[in-house]
Amino acid sequence: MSEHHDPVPATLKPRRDEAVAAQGDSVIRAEGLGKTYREGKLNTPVFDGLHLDVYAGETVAIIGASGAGKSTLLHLLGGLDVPTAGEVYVDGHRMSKLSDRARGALRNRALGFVYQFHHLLPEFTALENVMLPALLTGQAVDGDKRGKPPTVAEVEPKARELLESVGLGHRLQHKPGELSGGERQRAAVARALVNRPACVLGDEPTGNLDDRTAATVFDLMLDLNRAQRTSLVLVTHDRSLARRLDRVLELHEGKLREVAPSSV
Ligand SMILES: Nc1ncnc2c1ncn2[C@@H]1O[C@H](COP(=O)(O)OP(=O)(O)OP(=O)(O)O)[C@@H](O)[C@H]1O
Repeated sequence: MSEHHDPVPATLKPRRDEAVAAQGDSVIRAEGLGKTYREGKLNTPVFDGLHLDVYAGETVAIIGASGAGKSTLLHLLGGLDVPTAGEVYVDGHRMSKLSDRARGALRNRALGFVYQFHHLLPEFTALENVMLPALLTGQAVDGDKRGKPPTVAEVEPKARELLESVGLGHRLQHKPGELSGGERQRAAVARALVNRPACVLGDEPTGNLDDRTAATVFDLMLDLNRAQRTSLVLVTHDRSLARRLDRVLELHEGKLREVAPSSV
């Protein structure tokens, strides 16, 4: 058998991160992802060798028993924590290759976060809270060029529109302490979407609400995600919510496996 020669000179081959960006459809990719918490002599291995692609516009649930590592995985996907093995690509960018500042800029531009607790800033109104991530854009992810941050006048219409679409058009000037729990969560959803992120990451975003309010907020998230064609990765204990998403991934004993939504 003749020896195989690769016809493409090495210098012309795409770099790994370019190759991922070229795939276009994958907004988040995890390759060989592993996390072991290390504190002194105590090692807590959570998972290793996980592979995951989140494609544009799809909704993905991550389920698993308490302590399985769901929040850990979400933090790694969102660049909020650093893996001990493997790599995460967000919007084609290799997270480990970015400076802290560039990683923060990418997170703000490409990802939205919604947690069980709203994390709205108490001293700002609902409108200001939703505008904030938009006002912080304009920082470069690559290279040293920095874009100009937008002005309040530029971002306000989008923030108002989003607050109206989550049913808070009449609460724009209320501070978080003057909103109900469901209203606060809806404001947090609006905030997560203001930069038209490629993907929203949700960690039990409705876990703190009564069933009815949870259903309203969850429906809103799905509607808005679909309208904006934003991907959604949702950690949830609630299997009735999980089965309404396009794909369900179960984290079990350090491995991630896909299960049929109808079976959860
Ligand atoms: N900072 C940390 N240091 C050491 N161990 C940690 C740390 N954070 C989490 N762990 C451990 O890692 C494992 C996974 O935690 P994680 O919070 O990701 O689980 P989870 O699946 O989200 O759980 P739950 O559903 O209960 O929120 C747990 O056993 C936890 O004790």
